[in-house]
Parts: sequence; C-alpha cells; structure tokens
Amino acid sequence: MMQGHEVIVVDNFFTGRKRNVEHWFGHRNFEMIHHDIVNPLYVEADEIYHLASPASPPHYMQNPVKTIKTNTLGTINMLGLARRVGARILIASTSEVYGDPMVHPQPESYWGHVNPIGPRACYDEGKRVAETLAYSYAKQEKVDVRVARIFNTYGPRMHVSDGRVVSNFIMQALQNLTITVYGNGKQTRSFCYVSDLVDGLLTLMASSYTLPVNLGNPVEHTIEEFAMIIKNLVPGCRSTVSTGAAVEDDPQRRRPDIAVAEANLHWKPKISLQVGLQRTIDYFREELSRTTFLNNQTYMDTKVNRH
Ligand SMILES: O=c1ccn([C@@H]2O[C@H](COP(=O)(O)OP(=O)(O)O[C@H]3OC[C@@H](O)[C@H](O)[C@H]3O)[C@@H](O)[C@H]2O)c(=O)[nH]1
Repeated sequence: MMQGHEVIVVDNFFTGRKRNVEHWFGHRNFEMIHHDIVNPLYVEADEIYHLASPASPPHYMQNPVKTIKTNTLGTINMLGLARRVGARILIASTSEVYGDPMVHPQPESYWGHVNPIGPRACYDEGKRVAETLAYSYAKQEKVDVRVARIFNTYGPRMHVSDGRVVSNFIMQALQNLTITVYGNGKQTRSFCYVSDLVDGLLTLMASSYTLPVNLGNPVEHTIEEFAMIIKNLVPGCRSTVSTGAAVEDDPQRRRPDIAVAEANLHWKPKISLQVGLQRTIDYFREELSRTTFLNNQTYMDTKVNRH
C-alpha cells in the first residue's frame, strides 16, 4: 500500500482479524474480501502473496484436515489463479519443511526429517506439497513462482491467544503468571521480527531468484534462555519459569542458514531481538488493557472451522 499498489486482502478470518488492517479501510487502493481459498477465487492481480494457513502449532493441529486442505486445495486454487491472470506468485513455506532437523543450521539444500503421520504432519507435509505444487506449476504451466521458507516470526498484531512461544511468554510475564516452558527448554529457536520478514518477502517477490529461500533471523537461543530474556525485559516481572511435558515431535534445534538470501536478495534481518521484543511487549501491554479482545471464544471462528 505504501508503494502505491492496489491491494486486495483475502481472509477467511480463521486466525486473522479485520482489526489488523482496519487502518486501511476506506483507502481507495484497498479492498478486503471475506473468502476461504479452499474455494476458487476470481480476481485480477499482477502479484499474489499466498500466505493463507494457520501457522501456530495449536491452531494448525486443532483441525488438521482443514490445514491440509488450505495448503493443498488452497495452493492449487492460488496457482490456478496465477496461471489464469499471468501473475507472479509467492508461496509462504516454512522452516517446518525441515522437520526435526538432522542438519544444523538448515540450508535450503537440506531435504528435511519429517514424521509424515505425526501431529505436525498436516502443516509440515501440507507446506512440503505446496512447494511441490509450486514447482510443478512452474514447470508444466510456466507459472512464475517464488518460495519463502519462513522461520519463527513475531511482532505486534499477533493475537494474545496465538499460542506460539513469543505471545505466550510475553502474556505470562506481563501478568506475573508462570512462564510455561514445554519440555526441558533445551530446544532452540531463532526469532525474526515481522518487519524484517516483510522486507524479505517483498525483496524475494521482486527478485529473479526462483528456488526456495530461507527467511529468518539466525540468532539462536534455547527456549529456557528465551524465557529469561522476556522476563528480564518486563520491568518488575515476578513470574517464575516452569518446565513441563515435552511436545510430541517438537523440533530440537532450529536456525536458518541465510547465505542464499544474503547472496541473491542482499537481505538480512536488521531488528535485534531486544528491540523487536520490546516493541512486541509494548503492543501486548496495550492489548491487555482492551478487555474485549481477551475473549478466547470469539477468536477461532467455529463456522470456518467446520469446513
Ligand atoms: O508456551 C509455550 C509455547 C511454546 N513453547 C516451545 O517453544 C518452541 C517454539 O514454539 P512455537 O509454538 O512458537 O513455534 P514452533 O517453532 O514449534 O513452530 C513454528 O515454527 C515456524 C513457523 O513456520 C511455524 O508457523 C510454527 O509452526 C517450541 O519448542 C515449543 O515447544 C514453550 O516452551 N512454551
């Protein structure tokens, strides 16, 4: 929008919210369509960012069949749309295509270690087949595709009930609740601030590089360390940190090798973890003061969830 493009946002509001884009309502270049891409979509576009799919593990596991449909049927519909209108399409893939990786850090050349029948498979295998579809349409139908493998990302406008580690830990720290580390906390993650990721997606879309690209921040921490980082960033926080049962198939180590992005897109993250977390903590503090958005039951639209 800020570059002057006309933007059509398509969302089924399963995990997205109108509120996240309401500052654009009424702008002449902005249009919003309430639609689920599991069904065909007929619009005109020059570029398509296919970002649909729940991304938080508790959300994508809640209705695994729907997650698979979104990443398979939804991706076929978006690739079909790209073919019909001659648009370039960027597919949002994930670090989860590497599964619980046996190679560290993860380069794009690594084929991954995914349990095809585990609780994460709906997402991991869904995204893997989305990549396969992208390159099949590129080869057979000459669709112009870009594939971003997005690593853990966070920032303002995440929902307080998102369920991923950043929002959980911040919400717990702000309310002096126990910070819940799953497992022994020795598993690692590398967190990328949302604006860095958006810069990466725009740069990839504009580039001539057509193979998958890791987009993420290579600064790696254990989840145990991460809990302490957040606790220390919230002034006066009295939370304690607990460890508990491990999550089934939880990847144990994750850090992006971003050499491909650096060489081909001249992209690397700019926002430090401290700065990004501080902005995110400020956002959640503000959210906590809005009691109307704390009602969990309005979050996941049960009608969408039945499809
Ligand atoms: O309250 C919590 C939440 C999560 N965790 C742990 O924190 C780590 C990160 O968990 P998250 O749920 O934030 O995210 P995950 O890394 O498991 O998955 C994410 O990975 C990358 C994205 O592409 C995906 O959209 C998302 O699935 C995991 O080890 C998890 O077990 C906690 O210890 N406590």
